[in-house]
Amino acid sequence: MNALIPRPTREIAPGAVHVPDWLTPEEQRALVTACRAWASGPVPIRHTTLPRGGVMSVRTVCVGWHWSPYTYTRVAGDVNGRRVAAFPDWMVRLGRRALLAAYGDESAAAAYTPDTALINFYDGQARMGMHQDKDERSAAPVVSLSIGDSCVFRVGNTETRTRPYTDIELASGDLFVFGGPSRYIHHGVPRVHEGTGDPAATGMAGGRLNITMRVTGLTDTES
Ligand SMILES: O=C(O)CCC(=O)C(=O)O
Ligand SMILES: [Fe+2]
Repeated sequence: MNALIPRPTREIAPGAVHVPDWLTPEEQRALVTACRAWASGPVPIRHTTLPRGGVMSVRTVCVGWHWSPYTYTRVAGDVNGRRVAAFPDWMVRLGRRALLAAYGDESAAAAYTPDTALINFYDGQARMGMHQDKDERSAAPVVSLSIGDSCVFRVGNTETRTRPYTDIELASGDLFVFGGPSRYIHHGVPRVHEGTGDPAATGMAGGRLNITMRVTGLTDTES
């Protein structure tokens, strides 16, 4: 984002760090290209159906492991029965660089080995309600990258889905990492600011892309 006033790196809560403008425009375009390919297959991007029949407003595609409410599997049984794309090594390296940028801890960064990414696409009306990321069996940090339209990202607390929370803006290129005491914070996206992205910079005509890398803690014998 071409902010006149640079936005500083900020620890929103212990272990929850916002690094504005972390991805270069080239990195953003490369991620958009990769996500576009994954969105078309082997498991196409879709709106996830929730256990009580609701349908999420974001569209999601996964790599490494396929997330559906409460579980990760290699095969997308709720979409087309195909195995999801492999988690690429370059994304592991990106995750490690992200952790280093957020925490400055070289050994923690080197040990970080994400094995799944959830890729969410938000149009101007899409939202994500307050939730915890707790379907993983590992307490390793979650690395979140945002591209395209900016949004309001609500950083809550570990106890309740309600206040106290802090609303921050996540803009194109921003990194947000939550781990340690903030690994199980409630969080959500109450609003996307439609039309705030820069299509020439990102290659995205509109909408918001969010990529969260995680460590599932699973092995294939359990899937
Ligand atoms: O879109 C975001 O910034 C957050 C996405 C998220 O919380 C999730 O996929 O679990
Ligand atoms: Fe989440």
